[in-house]
Amino acid sequence: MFIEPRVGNDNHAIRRGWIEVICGSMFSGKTEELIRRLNRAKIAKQKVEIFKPTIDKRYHEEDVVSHNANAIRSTPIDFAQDMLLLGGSCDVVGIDEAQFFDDGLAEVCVKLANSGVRVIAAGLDMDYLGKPFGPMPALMAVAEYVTKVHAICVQCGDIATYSFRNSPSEQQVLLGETESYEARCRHCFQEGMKQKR
Ligand SMILES: Nc1ncnc2c1ncn2[C@@H]1O[C@H](COP(=O)(O)OP(=O)(O)O)[C@@H](O)[C@H]1O
Ligand SMILES: Cc1cn([C@H]2C[C@H](O)[C@@H](COP(=O)(O)O)O2)c(=O)[nH]c1=O
Ligand SMILES: [Zn+2]
Repeated sequence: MFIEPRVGNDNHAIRRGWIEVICGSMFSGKTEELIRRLNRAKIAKQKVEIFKPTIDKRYHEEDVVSHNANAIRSTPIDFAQDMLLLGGSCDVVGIDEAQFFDDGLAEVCVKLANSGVRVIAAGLDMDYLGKPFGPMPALMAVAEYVTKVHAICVQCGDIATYSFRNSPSEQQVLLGETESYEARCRHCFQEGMKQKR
């Protein structure tokens, strides 16, 4: 999906960039899907670079790791701008935990795509309050392809689109996994929020 380069009259690949966003709640398979697409690009012998925000060191300093332990080597960076220098010569740039990047992320991805890079960014579309998270809405607006993946609600087994926080913290950024968060459907998320009040 998506990776076949277009071929011009002289049979050479035309280098055209675009932006793909993979979004959803926690545990919805964003990282798995990102790794799957990046591995396919690697099989196609494309030059791939993967970035994640330095803040996310839950499993590993450098690897991007999914909840079911799939992993791919990445470069932790502090600012979205750093991708221009490090990713400009790549065929494909992958970004995990995109929600933690600064507001410059969408502009950086547009610059990369305009220069011929395929950009694939995975991130939470909503925070623990169900509000849009960081640079994700702006990024989704400029993307050619947006894929929303779904987890399973741990309360009722329905499709989950929310990340419910089982902790009193009210900071937007709180790194964690199942000890602090549950994937929940709209109904069970609302019920949980009512009980918190
Ligand atoms: N509630 C859940 N719904 C779906 N998958 C879950 C759930 N809890 C744990 N998982 C596991 O998480 C994996 C997805 O992990 P990952 O790709 O890291 O998700 P994300 O990056 O969206 O948080 C699934 O394949 C499954 O093994
Ligand atoms: C909802 C929410 C999540 N976080 C943190 C928790 C995790 O460390 C990451 C999300 O990781 P995943 O790969 O999507 O499972 O984000 C947060 O800081 N604030 C939130 O509101
Ligand atoms: Zn539910």
